[in-house]
Parts: sequence; structure tokens; C-alpha cells
Amino acid sequence: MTISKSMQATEPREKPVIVVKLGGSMIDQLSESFYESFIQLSEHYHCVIVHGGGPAITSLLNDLGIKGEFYDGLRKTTAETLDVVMMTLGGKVSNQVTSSLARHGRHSIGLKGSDGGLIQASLIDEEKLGFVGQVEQVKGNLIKQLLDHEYIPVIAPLARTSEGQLVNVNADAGAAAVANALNAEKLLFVTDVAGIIKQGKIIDRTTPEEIQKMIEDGDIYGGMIPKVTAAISALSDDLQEVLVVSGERSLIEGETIKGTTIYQQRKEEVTK
Ligand SMILES: Nc1ncnc2c1ncn2[C@@H]1O[C@H](COP(=O)(O)OP(=O)(O)O)[C@@H](O)[C@H]1O
Ligand SMILES: CC(=O)N[C@@H](CCC(=O)OP(=O)(O)O)C(=O)O
Repeated sequence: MTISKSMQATEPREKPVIVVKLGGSMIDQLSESFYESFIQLSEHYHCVIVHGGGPAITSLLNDLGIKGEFYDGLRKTTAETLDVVMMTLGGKVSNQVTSSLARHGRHSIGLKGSDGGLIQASLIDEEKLGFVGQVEQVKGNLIKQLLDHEYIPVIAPLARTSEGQLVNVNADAGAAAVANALNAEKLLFVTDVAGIIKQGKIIDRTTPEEIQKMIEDGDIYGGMIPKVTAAISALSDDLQEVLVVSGERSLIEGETIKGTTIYQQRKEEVTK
């Protein structure tokens, strides 16, 4: 996928938006060439980061002797767990990302999705999952104001309910909702694999229909399921392609972002 038609854009306001989700699986090991390519990308796009941090949360919960449970990839979040989630995502991991960007000469602002009414959510199933939310609304204006001042927003996937309750949100779903609210042109899922793998090979391009089949056949499993589900939910007229990419190396090769592109096949292409 080419970087952008608007590669030549110089006015900050004219830059399209790209949302980059940093997966917890990779956040400790993002390479120097990854950050360099991200900075390169930020010259052509308004970049917004939404980060995960699942492994860091699990590690601190283990250290504290708190048992974790997952249902369909979502962490059951009791009041005790929520404290750890908030400390880890809103503290350690957020700081890790903003510090790395600062080392590369870029100012960023770490925000929790629960700050300033940025991400509003509703409880999914309090009895089963505790304080876990699904996103209802994202206040894009706050993020746009930061982008207008050339700050990179670094958003932790926390939200609030209409009653003001803090909730834990899956980071892939959070990134998809942020991308939609900002009418982003691209959404990148940065993870520990170079794309979606089928029969040992990275797929170059795929559609929601093919993905559905790969899930049914067991070719896509575990942590890749919430990612592709979020990717499919994010596809729209504005956001026509979502990519799954590796954080181990540069995001860019030539003028192309490397990874698996998920796109919605147009009707005329289907009938061919
Ligand atoms: N078809 C697939 N292609 C690539 N990775 C897959 C596939 N199916 C499952 N996975 C798994 O998904 C993982 C990435 O998801 P996850 O660990 O949740 O990442 P993150 O923390 O970056 O969100 C990969 O490391 C791999 O083990
Ligand atoms: C509700 C829920 O499960 N929230 C996630 C939030 C972090 C996340 O999604 O991080 P990754 O992207 O690294 O998986 C959690 O508690 O692990």
C-alpha cells in the first residue's frame, strides 16, 4: 500500500490522519527503525497512537498475586484489577511510548481515553466481565486540537461510562473507534508478526469475507481475532484499508507500508 496521495502536503491541517495501534506484545521491543519510520510517517500524516499493554498488565497482576481471567479475549476487570490496568496503561506503558517519541525528537501527550470525556463506553456484561466497556463514542475534537498543535496524542484504552465509571477497553477496538471518529485515512495494527499468516506465508491483501473464512478454518486464532474484528469494523468510505504490520522493523519500504492490507472489496469487483 502506498503511503499517501498527499505525500506532498505541507500544511499541517491538510495532513490526513493515521491511527497507529501499538500492541502490547511488541511495545517493549519496538525497533529503532520502527520509530524512525514512524517519525517519517508523521511528516506526511497526523499520527495518533492508541496503545495496548496486555502483557504488562498480566505481569503486574502476577507480581501482586491477582488471578486473571479472560473471556473471548477480554480481561475480566474487577475493581482491584482495574487499579492495576489504570496504573499500567495510564502510567508505565504510556510513559514508555511518550519517552521513546521524545528520544526521537517528537512531543507527544499521553492521555487516558477516560480523560476529558475522550472515550465514552458502556459496560458489556458487568456480571461476567466486570468493568469492561465497549466504545459508544469518541470525542474527536480534543484529539484534533492536539494534532493542530503538532502533538502526537498517545491514548491508553480506558474509557468512562455515562455514570462516570472508569472502564477497561480492548485496545484494538479502541483504536478502531478512534480511527472512525477522526475519519482517519489509515489504521495500522503494529504487532509481533509481519502480517496475517496463512499456511506459513504472510498474506499481502485480504477482505473481510476471506478473514471470516480464515477464522472458521482456524488459520486466524487468539490475539489476531480481536485485531481483525476491529479492523473490519473500522472499514468505511474514509478508511478503506487497515494494515497489520510488524514493530520489529521499519514500517516503510520505498513508498509502501509493509504488512497485510485488509480492504473492503467493491461490489463491481465481487461480480467480476
Ligand atoms: N493467522 C495469523 N497470522 C498471524 N498471527 C496470528 C494469526 N493467528 C493468530 N495469530 C497470533 O496473533 C498474535 C498477535 O496478537 P496479540 O499477541 O494479541 O498481539 P498484540 O499484543 O500486538 O495486540 C501473533 O503473535 C500470533 O501468535
Ligand atoms: C478489556 C481488555 O481486555 N482490555 C485490555 C487492554 C489492553 C490491551 O488490549 O492490550 P493489547 O493490545 O496488548 O492486547 C487488557 O486488559 O489487556
